[in-house]
Formats: sequence, C-alpha cells, structure tokens
Amino acid sequence: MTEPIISVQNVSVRFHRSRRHRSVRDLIFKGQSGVRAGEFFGLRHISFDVQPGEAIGVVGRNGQGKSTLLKTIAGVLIPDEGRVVVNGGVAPLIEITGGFVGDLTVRDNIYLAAGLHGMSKKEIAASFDEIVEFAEIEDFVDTPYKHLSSGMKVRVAFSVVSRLDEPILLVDEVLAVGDRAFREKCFERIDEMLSNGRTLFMVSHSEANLTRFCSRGLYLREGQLILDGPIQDVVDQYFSDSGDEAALRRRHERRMRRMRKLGLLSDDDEEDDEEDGLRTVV
Ligand SMILES: Nc1ncnc2c1ncn2[C@@H]1O[C@H](COP(=O)(O)OP(=O)(O)OP(=O)(O)O)[C@@H](O)[C@H]1O
Repeated sequence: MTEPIISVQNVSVRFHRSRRHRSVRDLIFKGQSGVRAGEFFGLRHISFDVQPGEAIGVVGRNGQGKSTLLKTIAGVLIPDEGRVVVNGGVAPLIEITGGFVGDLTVRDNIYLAAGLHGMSKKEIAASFDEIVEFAEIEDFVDTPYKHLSSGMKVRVAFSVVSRLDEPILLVDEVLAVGDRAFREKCFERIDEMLSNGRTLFMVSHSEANLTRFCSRGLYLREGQLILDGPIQDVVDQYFSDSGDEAALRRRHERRMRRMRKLGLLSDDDEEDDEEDGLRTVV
C-alpha cells in the first residue's frame, strides 16, 4: 500500500457552547482530555487513513461534525488532540464566503482566491476567461462580490477552486444553492478531477451523489466515527438510523417509480431531486 495522502490519528476538536474563542486558561490546560463545563466535542477520537485517489463521502445528520472534519483536513481548524497529516495541497470547496472579500470586484476576488492557493498571476491570467465562462458571470466581472446572488457566489467559488491544481478536493454541500444545470456542470468537473487521480472528500445528504462519486463512506454521529466502509453500506446504515429520512427516501423512490411508469421520467432523470446539490466552501 502507498503512503496515505491523509492520515487522521485520534483527532478531537472541542467547542464551547457560548464562546467563540478559547480562553488563555483553556489554552494552558489544553493538554487535558475530556470537556469542561459548557464544552462539547465537535469531533471525538477520530482515526482513519486515506489513500491517493480515494473518493470519500461523509454522512451524518445536522451538527454531527462533518464540516468540522473537512475543516481540520483543510487546516482551517487545528485539532485539540491528535494529528492530521495531509501530504499534498487541498482545494477546499467549503464555506463559500471564506476566501472572498465582499467589497472587491469579482475580478479581484478571482485573483485573490486563486493567488492565495498558490497560482501565479500569469497562471490566473491564462485561466481567467475560462473561470469566468464556467461560472457564467461574464457580465459581472467588475461588480463587487457582495452584490452577487448566493448562487452566483457559489459559481465563482467553484469555478476558481476546481481550477486549482491540488491533489485533494474537499466539497461541502454549498452547491445546493446552485441551479440544476450548473450543478450538473460541477458534477462533470468533479468527475474529470477524479479521473485525473484526485482524492475527494464530499459531504452530502444525497444518496445519489454519494454513490455516484464515492467508493468509501465515513458516518459521523455526535462527533464520533461510527462507521468507515464501502459507501453503499455506510449510506444504508445512515438512512436506516435516521427514521424520518428513510421514510422520505422511500416516498421519493415511490414517486420516481410512479413517474417512470407514467413515462414522465427516464432512468437518467432519476437522481434529479432537491437534495442533489453539494455545499461548497472556499
Ligand atoms: N466554531 C464553532 N464554535 C462552536 N461550535 C461549533 C463551531 N463549529 C461547529 N460547531 C458545532 O459543532 C457541531 C458540529 O458542527 P458541524 O458544522 O461540523 O456539523 P455538520 O455535521 O457539518 O452539520 P450540518 O449538516 O448541519 O452542516 C455543531 O454542534 C456545531 O454547532
């Protein structure tokens, strides 16, 4: 087996319910494990390795630590305990507003975001038209970023980040705000990146997207990794644990079967449901 591209060893992240930042006292006593009053584990004793080229889907109900895990891999969050080793650059499609400055124009933001991720001015200039064209924001390049719609912001972010020549791609569910046609373009871009040997980490609540892109799944509950296995096993376990979501899925499948019977849907349209957006963050 080759060296893992990502190694997460016994990682814990603690959050405080009412405080954004830890106090000096907390930092001094940081070595202690366990939580103090008001604290809780965002991630708790998580361990796994990822081989280059693997595509991993992260599942779990709201607030169970999925984004926190992606942020520790992106290096945005430093774990309180344990170690995250990432052997390669990361293209983080997470927290869309993160790398962008509202008062700067779209043009300046493209240069800024791509530059922050190590692209030279020359490289950005060479890719600029393609980035704008992919995002379909030709008429808005000189508009302040803050005046874009949320869908347009996601387009710009995805277009820039997916252009980065990094071996690891992190995708949170931000693409949910994009429209169907743009989502499909993004999915095709992700397919291309995977076929070029990229390693993918994707957070999604959509079985269709998880099984389309990922071969392995990680299931988080209350910050703990409760299952690491083939994506279909992980998805099945997740849906069968979440009673409401399983019911929703069955209802959706019944509706699809009915529509297919009536000739209103081809097999290819099957996955087109509200859930199939991803959440992207830069
Ligand atoms: N910076 C922070 N400070 C305090 N608590 C936080 C912080 N970031 C996340 N949390 C909390 O940690 C828990 C896990 O959050 P996280 O965003 O990782 O969940 P998630 O699984 O991605 O959820 P969702 O599906 O709703 O996006 C939640 O209870 C959240 O409120």
